[in-house]
Amino acid sequence: MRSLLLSLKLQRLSLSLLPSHISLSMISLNHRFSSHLISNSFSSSSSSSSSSPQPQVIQSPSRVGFLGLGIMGSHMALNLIQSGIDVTVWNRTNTKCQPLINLGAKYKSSPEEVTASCDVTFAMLADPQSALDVALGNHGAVNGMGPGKGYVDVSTVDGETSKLISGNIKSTGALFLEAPVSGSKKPAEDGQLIFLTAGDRDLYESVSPFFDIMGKSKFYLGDVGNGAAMKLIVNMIMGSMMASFSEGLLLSEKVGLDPNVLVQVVSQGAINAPMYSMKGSSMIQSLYPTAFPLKHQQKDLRLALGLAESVSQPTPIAAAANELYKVAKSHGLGDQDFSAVIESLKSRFQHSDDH
Ligand SMILES: NC(=O)C1=CN([C@@H]2O[C@H](COP(=O)(O)OP(=O)(O)OC[C@H]3O[C@@H](n4cnc5c(N)ncnc54)[C@H](OP(=O)(O)O)[C@@H]3O)[C@@H](O)[C@H]2O)C=CC1
Ligand SMILES: O=CCCC(=O)O
Repeated sequence: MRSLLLSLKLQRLSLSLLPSHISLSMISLNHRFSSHLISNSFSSSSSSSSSSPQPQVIQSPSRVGFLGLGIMGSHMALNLIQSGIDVTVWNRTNTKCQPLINLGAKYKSSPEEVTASCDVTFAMLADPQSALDVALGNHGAVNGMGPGKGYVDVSTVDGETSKLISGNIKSTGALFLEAPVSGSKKPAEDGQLIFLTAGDRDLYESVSPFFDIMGKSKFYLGDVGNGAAMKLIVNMIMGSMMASFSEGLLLSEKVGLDPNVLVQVVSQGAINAPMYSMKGSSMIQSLYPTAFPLKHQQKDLRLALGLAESVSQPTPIAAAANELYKVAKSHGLGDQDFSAVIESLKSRFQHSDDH
């Protein structure tokens, strides 16, 4: 009975740790999941009288699950399939699974069924809420996890979310790795992503062959939360760079210069970054083909600002940039590429009292 009360407290504790931007109502934790957590805690606490076995992961996982087939996940999963890996896919909008099924992927109708049938499962979801929903919600991934399995969340979320998912996954005896990626749609297509990982080192080692298929490099950064922090900081810098680049393009035009020449000058100088040449000419034409949705960049800035506040680090540039992304999102540009942030600086978006 004592262990049941303990696990109830544990469950309440883990749920009370929900990040402020996630309310319990957003996550339909099903009875089965909570009873699973209780039973698992009960069994682990009852087995705590004997030395509880160290969670192990299958050394060479062969059955790989992939949850979330958006811009990034679809290409990452495709690379695994085309490398001959046994991949089982799931996506909320199940029609997105068909192209991969046609290329040999297996399909399951819930995250739970995917994790139950796979050794290791990757998850590539939009944001903290969806990562939690897929991991811990109705028929969530956690219900299919157990000793010998691994869960690798490659979504971009905050550390608190990552730790909450990790705690619940590990309570089943499985291992957890957070592994958000740097690099956008084309690096995902080309298998050139950069994995920023943290969590169980054994799982990192056993899934590294899959990272090498999907990416060009990988970093192991220690405890869960460090991968999320690194990713958010990189994207905080990138979002500020894009906002500043937008100001430069518009100012060059306003003073009678050719912004295309500005792009050339920048590309030859010390401040060059690949994204300026990649995005500049489209931005000048007010074209924003989506590689990295603006709504996700704004999410990342919001989470990065929360991280900075948690350690009392001033980030005024990122805060100013975030306001521009919020304006662009409020004007319906959230599904456009993040380079559409330039629109928020154009006169039609400015308040009349700015003049
Ligand atoms: N695009 C990029 O350049 C990069 C993106 N990232 C990060 O990777 C993640 C995915 O990005 P990206 O692929 O571009 O995003 P997309 O918006 O293309 O895909 C988002 C995925 O999340 C799923 N999803 C959203 N909400 C829910 C929900 N409530 N329940 C279940 N599934 C849900 C979507 O399912 P559905 O298809 O049904 O909508 C889809 O599979 C994000 O965290 C992003 O910040 C990281 C690096 C680069
Ligand atoms: O999170 C998305 C980042 C996009 C990129 O790294 O180019």
